[in-house]
Amino acid sequence: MSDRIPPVLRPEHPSARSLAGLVSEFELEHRGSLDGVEVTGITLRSNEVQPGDLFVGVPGAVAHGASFAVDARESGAVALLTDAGGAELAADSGLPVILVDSPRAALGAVSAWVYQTNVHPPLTLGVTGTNGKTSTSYILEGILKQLGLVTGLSTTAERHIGELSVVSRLTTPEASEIHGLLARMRESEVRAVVLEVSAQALSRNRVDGIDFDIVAFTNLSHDHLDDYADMEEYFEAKLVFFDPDRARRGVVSLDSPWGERIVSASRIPVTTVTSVEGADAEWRVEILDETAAYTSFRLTGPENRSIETSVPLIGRHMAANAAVAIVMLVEAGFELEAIGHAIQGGIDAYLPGRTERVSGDRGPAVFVDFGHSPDAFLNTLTAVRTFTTGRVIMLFGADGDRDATKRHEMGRVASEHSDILVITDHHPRFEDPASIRRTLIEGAALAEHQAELHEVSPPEDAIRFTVSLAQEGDSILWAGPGHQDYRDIRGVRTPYSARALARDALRDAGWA
Ligand SMILES: CC(=O)N[C@H]1[C@@H](OP(=O)(O)OP(=O)(O)OC[C@H]2O[C@@H](n3ccc(=O)[nH]c3=O)[C@H](O)[C@@H]2O)O[C@H](CO)[C@@H](O)[C@@H]1O[C@H](C)C(=O)N[C@@H](C)C(=O)N[C@H](CCC(=O)O)C(=O)O
Ligand SMILES: Nc1ncnc2c1ncn2[C@@H]1O[C@H](COP(=O)(O)OP(=O)(O)OP(=O)(O)O)[C@@H](O)[C@H]1O
Repeated sequence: MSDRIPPVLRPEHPSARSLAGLVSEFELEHRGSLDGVEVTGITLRSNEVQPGDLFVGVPGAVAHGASFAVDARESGAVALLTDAGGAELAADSGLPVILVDSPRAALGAVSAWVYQTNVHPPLTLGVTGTNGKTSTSYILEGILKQLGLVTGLSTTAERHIGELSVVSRLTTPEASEIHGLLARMRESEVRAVVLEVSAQALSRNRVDGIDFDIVAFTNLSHDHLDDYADMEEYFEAKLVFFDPDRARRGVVSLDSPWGERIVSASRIPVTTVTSVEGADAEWRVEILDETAAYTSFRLTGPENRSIETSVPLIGRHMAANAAVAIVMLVEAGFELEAIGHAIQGGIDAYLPGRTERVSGDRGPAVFVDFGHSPDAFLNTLTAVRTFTTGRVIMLFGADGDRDATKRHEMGRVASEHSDILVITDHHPRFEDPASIRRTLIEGAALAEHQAELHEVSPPEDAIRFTVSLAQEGDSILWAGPGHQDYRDIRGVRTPYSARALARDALRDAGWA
């Protein structure tokens, strides 16, 4: 059993900043003396406080952060920033207190001030959308490297600073963490930063205090309706990215109908891109070849200028993601021809757990994927079908304690587009895994095309069973776990790697 928490990256040589300066800069109220108090960092988690930190007490769904002020002080926090309720809770902490109406809303600007991240920032690119954020971000990083830049990256899977890589916790870190990360990137002379931005991050002030040069919207489809009342509210959460307070210019994919809505409502200038045949956009993607190893495409923009390249990933949706990345760089000021030259031999990007092929030359092709929405299933299954000469076999389970309203549709799409469907478990969290499987099976029954259906639990057994069904020419798509190295079972992170399990199953079946 494990409760491994990935590390948080911060500057190694932070500058000390006078708290009195913060109070006068933002005209804040305070209690207790700030004379000589200097801060070198900022955090909203008491268990991550480092000596010299400003601890920010945020009221949360479970607790008020300020109630941990004593712990924070014992770990070396020098002051507390919180709201009036938090100040009451922390009255005995002995820390000087800076008062704000909303600590979460203040966190971005204050973190930018502490780490001075708005002084000579690097080129800053942000990607949002339901699916494709991580993929587009990795592809952007890959192209920027091929253009010769030192890059930084923050995604659901990993955070990168040049060649340094750590596993991520949240998709988009809290503002204090993200500004610390940006400051650490500056120490490594990073020239271009790519940030994956979730709807939750936009709703919860996590990217406040960051001036994005270019932001992109990939698509919107059913997901996260546990966090948002309906699709309209989910859309509104993404739309706020397209505002002059956040970004200079935008790139919008018209591949989902919500793209047009972003274009109409955007408050910054945007350009458009589509991979849908016959659709109208300023930039158009034409698929040249789809194989089990790569997808090649032509991207044509204004004045019919075009480039041809490929992504080492399967499916037209990955070419669409790559096109969004290229257009973002054009909008950022790179010449299309220079980009085309840098990637003429193909885009060099390795995406952990995004339709990642884990099989070798013999036996079935096996892909491990992070897809966990009906639209992601549709796109990846369609891609797999394109080059599969035998049967398409799908294995998946659904997240517990997350949007349950998408489960029927996940089951339906999976059955509709596969020949054999194996339903298993994913992260049950505090839900009963058998009941999650039942809902998925109900969904599968709604499909017009019924795949041969199996139910196998736990996933360790399910992948072995699935491989035992497969033959040369077949493809297996295992959707859900992607890059992740644990399963959340009743709040405990149990070590688990779908990629390793799939490789083991293939080896034991004699396909290694
Ligand atoms: C719903 C949501 O976003 N919740 C976030 C929120 O939790 P919360 O309001 O429940 O916090 P809380 O537990 O009440 O604690 C309040 C405050 O006290 C602090 N605290 C708490 C305990 C303690 O001992 N010491 C301490 O300082 C906490 O750090 C926090 O600042 O603040 C916490 C502290 O930063 C986050 O870890 C937590 O994210 C949770 C883990 C989460 O799962 N978020 C998901 C929904 C999320 O944000 N997902 C998106 C998108 C993913 C996707 O695209 O699929 C993402 O960007 O990751
Ligand atoms: N443009 C796209 N359209 C539809 N589906 C996509 C697209 N790009 C990727 N996918 C599918 O969605 C899955 C998740 O992709 P990716 O991790 O890039 O998305 P994400 O937006 O970062 O997801 P998350 O919000 O869960 O981190 C992929 O593994 C693939 O199945």
